[in-house]
Amino acid sequence: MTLTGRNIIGGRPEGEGTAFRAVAAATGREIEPTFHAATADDVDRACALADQAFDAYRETDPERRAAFLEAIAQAILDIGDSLIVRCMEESGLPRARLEGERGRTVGQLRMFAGVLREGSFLGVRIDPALPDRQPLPRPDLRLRNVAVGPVAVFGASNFPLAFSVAGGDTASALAAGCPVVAKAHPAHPGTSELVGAAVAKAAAQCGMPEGVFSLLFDDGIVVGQRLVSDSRIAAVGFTGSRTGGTALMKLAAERPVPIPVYAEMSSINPVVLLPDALASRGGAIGKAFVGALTLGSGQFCTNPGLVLAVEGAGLDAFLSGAAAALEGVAAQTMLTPGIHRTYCAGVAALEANEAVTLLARGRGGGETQGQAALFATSAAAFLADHRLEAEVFGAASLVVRCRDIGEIRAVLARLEGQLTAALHMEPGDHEAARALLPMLERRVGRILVNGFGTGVEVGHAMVHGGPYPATSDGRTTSVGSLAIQHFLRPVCYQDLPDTLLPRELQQANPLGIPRRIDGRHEA
Ligand SMILES: NC(=O)C1=CN([C@@H]2O[C@H](COP(=O)(O)OP(=O)(O)OC[C@H]3O[C@@H](n4cnc5c(N)ncnc54)[C@H](O)[C@@H]3O)[C@@H](O)[C@H]2O)C=CC1
Ligand SMILES: O=C(O)CCC(=O)C(=O)O
Repeated sequence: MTLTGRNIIGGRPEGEGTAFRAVAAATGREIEPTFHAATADDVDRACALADQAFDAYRETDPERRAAFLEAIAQAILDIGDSLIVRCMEESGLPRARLEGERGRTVGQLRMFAGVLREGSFLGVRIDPALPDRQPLPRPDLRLRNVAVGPVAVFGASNFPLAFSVAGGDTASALAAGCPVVAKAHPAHPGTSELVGAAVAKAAAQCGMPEGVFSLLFDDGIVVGQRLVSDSRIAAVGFTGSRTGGTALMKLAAERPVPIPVYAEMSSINPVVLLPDALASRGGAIGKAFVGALTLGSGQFCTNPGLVLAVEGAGLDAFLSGAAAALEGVAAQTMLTPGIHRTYCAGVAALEANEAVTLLARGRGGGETQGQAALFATSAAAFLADHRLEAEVFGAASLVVRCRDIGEIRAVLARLEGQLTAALHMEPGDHEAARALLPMLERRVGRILVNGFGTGVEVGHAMVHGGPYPATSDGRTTSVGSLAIQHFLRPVCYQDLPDTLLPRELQQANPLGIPRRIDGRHEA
């Protein structure tokens, strides 16, 4: 497919707004074609079409929406290798990673098709009428989840497929019955157009209303702001910086009708190395840690940015293993020159901090490549300096040397909300781990053992979320089937005649979906 450089509004290429070009991540040079940022009229039209599509789309049969999601997955695969080639050029990410990410994207769309067919996302609850109840009769109450309305989705720079135009937010919003207006990330407009055209093609094939999906371009923030401010947008999905996410939260809260923003933002993902684990395999954990730290040049929100351990021979073994591994790691192209600059500034700030020691660096590289770095400090210094808690987006991590488990506890107690926490342990560490779990539950969305948080599994029990600032709302997840809850809200129908009820609530259960009757799951 030849790129047009135009927004996709209601299935058609449109727009003559300000021109910009994509930049090759490896060289910093502009690449063809010219893209056109959406104008105020383009945003208005995309939102109007989404609004017009909403009532018809939200009541499409779940089976039809499932087929639509599967058609999107197939259309993405049908783009073929040109998607991977364009994406490699724009993001600097290697082929194997992007092929894997395409598989994850397609798998995610198909998982939501399964969620639609299974039906429990509708959350149906029925409390049948009790006309003879004393002292008062009970009315007939029936609850189902309905779609919230058109959703604005912001593509993430670091997952140009799985968290972008047809990524998790779009898949879960479309599954819920919400039209999507996607705002392409300026770092990969060509990839975004290819995927956006695949979504539009699938929508046409499946006979979906034309406003079910639109894609808008911009190389700045104006289009995103207009979109979030538009009265027809009912919710926002975002993955990116804390600055961007909190700006959108503020904008959404200040609207005449505030709307929820589901933003996944910054996280440093503490890794706790417990004493027996360190004593028995400190060096091996150090080597595995470097693998997780430097994967994708560290450009994961799940990247292990903070390591906590009690000082001693085990920690020394970890540090030697990590330093030896890190020194052999080649510098890798980062996603954008801006992200590279921000990474270098974060590393420089750690280097300049008198309480921080540089332990090891990866190999140096070219102008757009990130050089990995490992630093250390004491628990006392960490506790005294809030700046040490800031996310450095890239392959940099800070080891906090603690005098005892009490200091590990004190550092964890100080941390902001996180996506993940990892505990490395042996059976002899179980008591210490048990004591830390309640505190970790308060601070993180996922607690894992003897591993690292990168490479999130897409499934039904996954939580990719966590308290602020990991996300704007820690009650759900942005990965996995539970993400559909972002875009649903419950409606109760009291004493409606059966013929007026939506099919999922009708007495005969014509859709055959799981329901709770009087608080118990229907047999
Ligand atoms: N923790 C994480 O998962 C990630 C963190 N980052 C951090 O963010 C920095 C910048 O990277 P980006 O990916 O460009 O993230 P970003 O947050 O700057 O941009 C993400 C998207 O939001 C839009 N946007 C940003 N600020 C906005 C505002 N005030 N109003 C309306 N729209 C706005 C942008 O146009 C873009 O489409 C990185 O250097 C890194 O520090 C980036 C990606 C993921
Ligand atoms: O580690 C992963 O698979 C997902 C990471 C993520 O959500 C992110 O970096 O934004």
